[in-house]
Amino acid sequence: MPESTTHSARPSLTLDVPEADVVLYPSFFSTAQADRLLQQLVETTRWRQDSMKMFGELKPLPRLTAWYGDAGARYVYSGIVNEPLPWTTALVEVKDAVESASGVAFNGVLLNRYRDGRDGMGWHADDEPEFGEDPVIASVSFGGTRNFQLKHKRRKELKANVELTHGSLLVMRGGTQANWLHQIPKTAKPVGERLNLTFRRLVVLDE
Ligand SMILES: O=C(O)CCC(=O)C(=O)O
Ligand SMILES: [Fe+2]
Repeated sequence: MPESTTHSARPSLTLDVPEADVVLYPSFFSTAQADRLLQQLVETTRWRQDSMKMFGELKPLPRLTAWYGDAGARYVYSGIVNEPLPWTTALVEVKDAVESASGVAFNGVLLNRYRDGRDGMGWHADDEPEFGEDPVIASVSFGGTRNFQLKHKRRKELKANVELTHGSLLVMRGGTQANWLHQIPKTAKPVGERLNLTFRRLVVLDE
């Protein structure tokens, strides 16, 4: 059976998160599309093992990463300078789909590869100045299901938790980065390898 290429008709679910705007499309990609893209992205991405200074010690990040984008879309976080690699065919396919669903033109994507439950990402907001005010971030997941947790920066009682499944799309907008933190906790449960792609729009200052 041919793969479906229509994404816009897929059902969506708006999370109950005050002062934020988070929408989940649980099956944005069909299983067949997601299976193929997972394999293509694992094989064609130039994965890096970055390190971060923690308490004066250089520690490897608990995941592999890669940064792709338009020329000049340089992205610096935690002291790591990311020069963009040129878009691959698989990335262009995913980018085109999330752009038509979100109505936003992205110029970069951060890829994270969580090899197993020992990999994760701690609490943070994607609120670096190069993303501008109230950035739109489109997050695509392939592979093992992981929990995506949110907590409000000031109102400690406000929390949310959503499972990011194979082929899902999560779009964060408005005050999500200004008012909330998010994380992918490590887990002792057996979980398959997972890829996450966060499409972003950077303000390019030179070039
Ligand atoms: O892996 C995820 O779902 C989240 C990734 C993330 O928060 C990020 O790349 O900033
Ligand atoms: Fe993030």
